[in-house]
Amino acid sequence: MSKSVIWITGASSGIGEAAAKKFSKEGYRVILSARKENELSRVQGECASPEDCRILPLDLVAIDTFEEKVKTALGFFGQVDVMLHNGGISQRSLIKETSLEVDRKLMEVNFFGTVALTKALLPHFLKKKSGQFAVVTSLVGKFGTPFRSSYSASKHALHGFFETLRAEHFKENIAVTMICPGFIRTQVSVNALTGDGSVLGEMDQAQAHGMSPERCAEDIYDAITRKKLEVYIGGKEKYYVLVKRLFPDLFAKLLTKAKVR
Ligand SMILES: NC(=O)c1ccc[n+]([C@@H]2O[C@H](COP(=O)([O-])OP(=O)(O)OC[C@H]3O[C@@H](n4cnc5c(N)ncnc54)[C@H](O)[C@@H]3O)[C@@H](O)[C@H]2O)c1
Repeated sequence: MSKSVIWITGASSGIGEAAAKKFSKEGYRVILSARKENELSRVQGECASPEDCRILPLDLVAIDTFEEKVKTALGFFGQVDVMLHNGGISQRSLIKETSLEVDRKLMEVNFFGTVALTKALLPHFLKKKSGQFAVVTSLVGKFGTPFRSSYSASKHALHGFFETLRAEHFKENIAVTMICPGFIRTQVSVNALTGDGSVLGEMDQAQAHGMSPERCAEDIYDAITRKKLEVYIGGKEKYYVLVKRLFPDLFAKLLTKAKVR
């Protein structure tokens, strides 16, 4: 039986890099995408089976390149079985100090980039009557917190889109796994945009003390291989989803006191 193929965006660092290494270790063939070719080559070289990995540089805002990227991806191994949508950027700024350009940028990268790549790959999944979209959103894809207005909105939007896709294509054997991490020790806050579009360049304390990307990748592997519908990954913060569901008034009050920056 041929090895399964997973295509991972945002594979040049953090969660995506750790996931690429985990899936390679588990015997998957891996297609690594992000913007920086040299970083993708480094990750490929550090995977368990570099010969079963391919790099495919891709910018999530360059949606007009996606048809070609899908053709190239399918040319590598003849198929894609799992698309792990992981690439994205975060934000650290109050709504009142955030320009609309920054709001749009968050949506372009996190939402429209992911949606466009999905639409380009979907015909392949429909043709073979199988495939899985695994989507890294966030706990703030389930609730909003201060300093992350458009980041949170972009991740919420992904839940709406992919829950719909799951329902529309259930009969064609297309699975959707929504992955909602909490605080993971990566450069996500360092790379986050501020209100004027500049890069924050600082490590948040929550991320600095968060779960390791390797542990997160273990949980992602488990969620994907078991075809779970939705998972929450992280420390105590993942229970906020439950608190919101069971005690919405209390949760809204707690959020007004949140010290998240
Ligand atoms: N680290 C956390 O605490 C945390 C929590 C919840 C969700 N997430 C999500 O996890 C995913 C991975 O983030 P991370 O924590 O590993 O941070 P990271 O900054 O290390 O990784 C982000 C990845 O996305 C890629 N990327 C960014 N903009 C891109 C673009 N325009 N085109 C192509 N690739 C692009 C980067 O090159 C990088 O590979 C993101 O979607 C992020 O929102 C992270």
